[in-house]
Amino acid sequence: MQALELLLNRTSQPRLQAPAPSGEALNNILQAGLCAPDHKLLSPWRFIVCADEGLRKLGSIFEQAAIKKNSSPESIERAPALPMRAPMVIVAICNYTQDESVPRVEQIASTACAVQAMQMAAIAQGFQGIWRTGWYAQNHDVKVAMDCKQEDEILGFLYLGTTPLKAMPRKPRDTAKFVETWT
Ligand SMILES: Cc1cc2nc3c(=O)[nH]c(=O)nc-3n(C[C@H](O)[C@H](O)[C@H](O)COP(=O)(O)O)c2cc1C
Repeated sequence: MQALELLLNRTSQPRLQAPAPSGEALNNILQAGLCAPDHKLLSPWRFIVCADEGLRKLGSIFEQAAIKKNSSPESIERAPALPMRAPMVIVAICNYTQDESVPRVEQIASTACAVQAMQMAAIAQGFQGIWRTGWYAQNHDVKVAMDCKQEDEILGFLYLGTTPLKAMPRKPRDTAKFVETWT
């Protein structure tokens, strides 16, 4: 797939099934994430690749957080099944480092760039994915279960897998609505 075609047509896919990326394909995805723009090369990120038992562990973390939060019985029942919506979930964490010239927001931005890079590397290799968060990403108990420091952020859960559905080409958006040009 050509780079520009991918950039102009990237879409998310919530309906995902096996196979998940593995081997070289998975390594390419992770390497693409690690190539994200990164001020002072702090590498301000940490990724947890969940598959098989890892998805059950993630679901259990969600369930425990939902119980502790006094969520509705329906939400508690749903929680362990959430990661099962794909054969792989990559948790992307901003692993904040105190630095005088790289504020936290920039480290968060770098990690966000890594998530999109990983999604696009997946699509480029015939997989699909969707970046999800929900309240779990902000939840203290979920963050503790993932060994986050207080200043760290869970940027998202990148669900990855395969779909038989064909992605619709994107309609170009009206650039004039969002862009002004200074000459
Ligand atoms: C930080 C972030 C968090 C998101 N969280 C969710 C989410 O929890 N659930 C969801 O359905 N979509 C979520 N999305 C949106 C999807 O990833 C996706 O971008 C959106 O459905 C639009 O589809 P598209 O990527 O095909 O344009 C999130 C996107 C971002 C950037």
